[in-house]
Amino acid sequence: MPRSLFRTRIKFCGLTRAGDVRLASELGVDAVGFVFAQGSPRRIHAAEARALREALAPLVDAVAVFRDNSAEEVREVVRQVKPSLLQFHGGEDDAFCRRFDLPYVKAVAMGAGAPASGPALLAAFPGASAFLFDSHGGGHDGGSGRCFDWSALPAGLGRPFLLSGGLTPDNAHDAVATTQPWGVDVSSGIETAPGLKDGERMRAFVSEVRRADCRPDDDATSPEGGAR
Ligand SMILES: O=C(O)c1ccccc1NCC(=O)[C@H](O)[C@H](O)COP(=O)(O)O
Repeated sequence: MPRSLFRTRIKFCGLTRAGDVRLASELGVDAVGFVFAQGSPRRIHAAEARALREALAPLVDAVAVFRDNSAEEVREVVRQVKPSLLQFHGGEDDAFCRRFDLPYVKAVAMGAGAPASGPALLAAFPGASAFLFDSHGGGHDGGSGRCFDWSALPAGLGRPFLLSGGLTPDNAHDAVATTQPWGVDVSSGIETAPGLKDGERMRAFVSEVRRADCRPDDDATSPEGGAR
């Protein structure tokens, strides 16, 4: 597809307040993430996420984010929140991720150096709808606000990917222009404190991603729509 027609998808992650969910929808964000990982400062419970989901506009996805949660916990979230997508940030394998009959995104740890090759990731997670490259690993958690070396992104993935980890309004344009992802995922970079999003930073982030998308003279194509 010509880059001039391509729109980078945006996911805001770790939302905990209905007002932030409403503003994300108004800004045209494609998805919001609710974090259920134990120990996360952004962790909410299924009943809270269910209430937040009601603040979400139509055509905006709710993503449930897990890290080594039990199958019972995942099932309870699926039952109460009705997410359209699951995101797994821990040591879950493909069989576990597929158990819930919903599309899933597998987060790949870039914090401990270069990951497996693209084909090896796809072989390990053939059921993944997409991969999300984040800065966790090597002692760092998701939602850390840390960048990783974008040149270490694996090629030959054969699936769309989301770029994550330390994105902010200041680096969003470069991140999109450099890596041409299917989508971007941000948490700390649009916050005043963990879980509390900042309206101006949310606006600025979307605006910078759209600025990177808006390159009408660029007839370069996006291979497989953001797949590597
Ligand atoms: O956000 C968390 O606290 C979190 C904790 C444990 C596992 C995953 C978590 N977040 C997942 C996300 O998708 C974040 O948006 C992603 O890690 C990027 O975060 P940031 O670097 O702060 O933008």
